[in-house]
Amino acid sequence: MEHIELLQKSLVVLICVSLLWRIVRYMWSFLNVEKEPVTVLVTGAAGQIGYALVPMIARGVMLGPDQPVILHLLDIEPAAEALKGVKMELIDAAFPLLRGVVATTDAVEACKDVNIAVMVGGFPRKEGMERKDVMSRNVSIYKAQASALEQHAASDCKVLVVANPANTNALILKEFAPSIPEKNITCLTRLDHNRALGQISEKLFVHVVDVKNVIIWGNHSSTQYPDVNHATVTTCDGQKPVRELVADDNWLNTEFITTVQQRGAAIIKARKFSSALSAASAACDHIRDWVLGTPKGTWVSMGVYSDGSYGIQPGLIYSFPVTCEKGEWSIVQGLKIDTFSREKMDKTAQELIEEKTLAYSCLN
Ligand SMILES: NC(=O)c1ccc[n+]([C@@H]2O[C@H](COP(=O)([O-])OP(=O)(O)OC[C@H]3O[C@@H](n4cnc5c(N)ncnc54)[C@H](O)[C@@H]3O)[C@@H](O)[C@H]2O)c1
Ligand SMILES: O=C(O)C[C@H](O)C(=O)O
Repeated sequence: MEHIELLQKSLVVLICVSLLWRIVRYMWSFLNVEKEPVTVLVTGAAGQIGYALVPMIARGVMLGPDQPVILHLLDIEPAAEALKGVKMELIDAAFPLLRGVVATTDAVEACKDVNIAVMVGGFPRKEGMERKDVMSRNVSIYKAQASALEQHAASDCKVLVVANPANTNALILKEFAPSIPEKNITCLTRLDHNRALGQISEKLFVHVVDVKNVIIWGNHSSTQYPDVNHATVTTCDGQKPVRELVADDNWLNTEFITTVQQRGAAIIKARKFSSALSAASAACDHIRDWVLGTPKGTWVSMGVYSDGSYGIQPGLIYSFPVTCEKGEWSIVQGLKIDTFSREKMDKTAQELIEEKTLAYSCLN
């Protein structure tokens, strides 16, 4: 008799638990509504980086595997047919997160309501062209696109400039789009940051994910300063300084720096085209960390407007170590800077000051 009662009670409990589980699952299905799509603009989308970048965005590499996206692709008239082809391929790839594609040569249509703008479009240096000619073409493009973004993008749009000269294009965009908060305009130096991580990982035969907190200071050019003074490697004995593990200051202060500074040129020499897959991947890393946050204890390098930190002229777009939280970046403060680093940080800042003067002279 007692056994039957116990069995009955257990059965009731089981039924109750199962019912409760169904109710929770039912309610969860209501709570678990799909996120609103984020609209991402890619300019120069018919180019090399564009071709590598747009599938990454559509696959969730940039904004996460549960974030639907709408892609706005902009290029210029001579590339209109190629751009159409990119759109066709995006449709053919049937990306589950992709909720729409606008391919256009009209900057106003392209910028409409965009939440994130990745500015890859620009005029590449051609044989026989002077630096001033390239600068002149590109700053005019960035001045015009600043207005289109300012007037038509979402008010909290985050902008990443990839096209060279990346820092100065971003500076022009910032200065000619005064209503976009300056915190929302950045340029890509994450590729240089990743290159520095890659070089250390190769040198030490460690996984690249175990290397962190290198810094790229300054310009995305050959004057940039890749700094490992605060970088560490995760080992089975805890975090170890890169300098201690490499145990070769001469290599770190010479070959390592020039390899990272010249890596873009080395890739152009090898491929006959500039880096594309690594640049696209770095652009995804930049936006992902900016939007979703940097891991605890880790910083990354971003070209951001200088607030005077580390004695860098305020207003320049300069690459600093930053951490990101809740969609905002902050410059890592209080790092000790030795004389060797100071000199290199000032040299690349000086180049940016000269580029700014040149850019303004092109606009006059
Ligand atoms: N910051 C970095 O780390 C980094 C790395 C690699 C390359 N880059 C730079 O990125 C840029 C793009 O490189 P790429 O290899 O894709 O070049 P690409 O020449 O293959 O593509 C550039 C595209 O921009 C388009 N374009 C030109 N003017 C435009 C305008 N006004 N509006 C919209 N689109 C326009 C072109 O038609 C072309 O399709 C270059 O300036 C390159 O130097 C930067
Ligand atoms: O396009 C270039 O000049 C090189 C590019 O910026 C790179 O770093 O790979």
